[in-house]
Amino acid sequence: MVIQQKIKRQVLGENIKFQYIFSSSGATRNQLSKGRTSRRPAAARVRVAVRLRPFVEEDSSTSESSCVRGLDSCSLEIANGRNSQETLKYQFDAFYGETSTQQDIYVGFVQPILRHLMNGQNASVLAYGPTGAGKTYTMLGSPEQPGVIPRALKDLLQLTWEEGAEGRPWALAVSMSYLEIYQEKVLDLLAPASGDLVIREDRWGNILIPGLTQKPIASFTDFEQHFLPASRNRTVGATRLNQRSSRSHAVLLVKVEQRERMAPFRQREGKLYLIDLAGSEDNRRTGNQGLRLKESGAINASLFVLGKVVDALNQGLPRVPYRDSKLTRLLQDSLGGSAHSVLIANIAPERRFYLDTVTSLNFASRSKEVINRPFTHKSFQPSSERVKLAQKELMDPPEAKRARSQEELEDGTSSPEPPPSCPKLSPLKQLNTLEPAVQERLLNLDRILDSRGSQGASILSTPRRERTALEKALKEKDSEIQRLKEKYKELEANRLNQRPKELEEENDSPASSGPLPMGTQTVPVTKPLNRVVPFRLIQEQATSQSKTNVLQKDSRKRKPEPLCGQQEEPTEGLRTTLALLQVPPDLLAESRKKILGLLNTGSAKELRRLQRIGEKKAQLIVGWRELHGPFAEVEDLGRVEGISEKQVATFLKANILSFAAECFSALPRRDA
Ligand SMILES: Nc1ncnc2c1ncn2[C@@H]1O[C@H](COP(=O)(O)OP(=O)(O)OP(=O)(O)O)[C@@H](O)[C@H]1O
Repeated sequence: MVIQQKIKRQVLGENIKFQYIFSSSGATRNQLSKGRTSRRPAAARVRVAVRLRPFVEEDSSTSESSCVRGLDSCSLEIANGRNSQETLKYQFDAFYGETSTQQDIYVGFVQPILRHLMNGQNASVLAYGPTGAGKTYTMLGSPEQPGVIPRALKDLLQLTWEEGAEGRPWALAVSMSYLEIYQEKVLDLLAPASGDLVIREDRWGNILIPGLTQKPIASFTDFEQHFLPASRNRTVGATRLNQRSSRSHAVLLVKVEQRERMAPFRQREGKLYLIDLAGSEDNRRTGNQGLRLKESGAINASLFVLGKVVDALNQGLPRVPYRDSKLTRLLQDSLGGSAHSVLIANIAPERRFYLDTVTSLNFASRSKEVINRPFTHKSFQPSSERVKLAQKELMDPPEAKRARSQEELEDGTSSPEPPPSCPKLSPLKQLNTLEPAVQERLLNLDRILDSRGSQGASILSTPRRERTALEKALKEKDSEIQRLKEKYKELEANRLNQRPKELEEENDSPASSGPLPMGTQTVPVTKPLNRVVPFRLIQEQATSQSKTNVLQKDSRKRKPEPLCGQQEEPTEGLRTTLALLQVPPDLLAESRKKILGLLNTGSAKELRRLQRIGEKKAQLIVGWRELHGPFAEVEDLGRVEGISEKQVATFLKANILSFAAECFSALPRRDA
């Protein structure tokens, strides 16, 4: 039966689309068509090559003949075990025979996918096959015959030097992590003592491993320094079929991070997975017992789930059993996910491998029908300067605007405001000046559009309707802040009028009065803000919960009657916002700096000193930090999986005041 799968692919901006039609035998035909443009990211089929290793055992080549034969550069045939008169034929994207070299495989099949990393897309290379068929040889090789891993690293580093050279638009950084999945445990090969790690998925479907060691690598020597000792940590053991059989799946993760040097300061991240799978094992032939048998059970079970995942993807089933094994959970990005993937199926020529070889060829054949949808993983660089501006805007919008235009002038990024009648030219330019939270929302929209198939289009191509909705939301937010300020002024003015005289006198003398609860503070709104008053508020909130309770009780006694038309007491959230509004910007900035410092250096225990951070969040933060490096700004906390934007906002409200209070109490007092 012919299975038809149509993949439309836009080739480098030219409006040509290829339609591949697959049959169960793996044959493909290419047709040119004028189909409609898909809205989903362009499809990229998993590409599959088969590599036949030569006879390796002494005199086996003379005593045995190969059961596999190459037909051409893409196809091969193998004897049909059920009918000696027939052979089974397979076709793949490439076939590499016994005489093929490491260079042939690398240049022909792996090197071309590396360039996707430079575009912020993911790529993966998987070596699959029965035990002893040459997976480790293909991936790692030997000093004389280096395999895919060292070659890819050399090229990737070279590419990043070229792309990230001075004067080029992007700065690039490469880092590596290395892990193995051994008996369903994820072990960090760069930090073997760290124990079983958890695999998580962020809201964009990216697979993350919090706590996994990540080493920056600037040169191939750096890479070797980390990789070679870590490789020795990989679990290997002797079996009857392979003296150094890999007892685990090994995954080398190389991350390429890019930061745009000029506005709009985008950042992109591409991940390369280089995976040497453990081989499937027929335990009647491996002679495995005890531990080896247990290892083999785990290997076979995870490879069985891998087969189920591939089948589910091919059949378009609603549930793909990624979660049924650690291996498939980790490969979620690579199979049916967002990576450009290539699979190298290694097979052996010896007849005793016949059944394993047929099984591997069938798996490889099914894998080449899996469709991935790679997209660019991008965001905008968090800028502490932008946060400062957002704070200023909160205090005084006109001042912020002035400061912003000054900054833009200095940056050379200033663009004249379009006249009202003129259509807005560049939403990106505007994005640059927005608050981080709003930027994040725009980026979320951008990602959603990407995942729906805007094919890597930036926010520039965000549909007008959705852009307008976002801009409207932003305006509403601004007017909400303005409204809160007005409401506060109104409340304070009313209270001032209502306040009994003796209370005012009492309040005029700070020495005689204790700090007042927020709702009852008097701030002369027409004068410049008195620096002392808000800090009494802050100190009160930060240092003495019990005192606050007493004072709140006290305030209930003093609570003035609401005036006609006056609103109820401001809520806790409003009070915090109002208190924040009164904190001088330099102290706010100082307070944020301190929080950031703690987020970047604090242990899980220390992080728990922060308000709203419990044990689980503290661990998530530490894990994220290890994976991605330090936070550039406190808002980055929202990038941690499991911490929502709303939680970040509450976290900031709760902590900024108390840290500002600390900063304030550290200031030298004038009256001291
Ligand atoms: N193309 C090749 N040319 C020469 N020797 C090879 C080739 N492929 C594999 N070998 C040799 O075959 C043996 C088994 O290979 P390798 O260890 O890579 O198998 P494997 O598939 O990784 O096995 P396992 O799953 O048990 O780890 C090794 O001695 C290796 O050097």
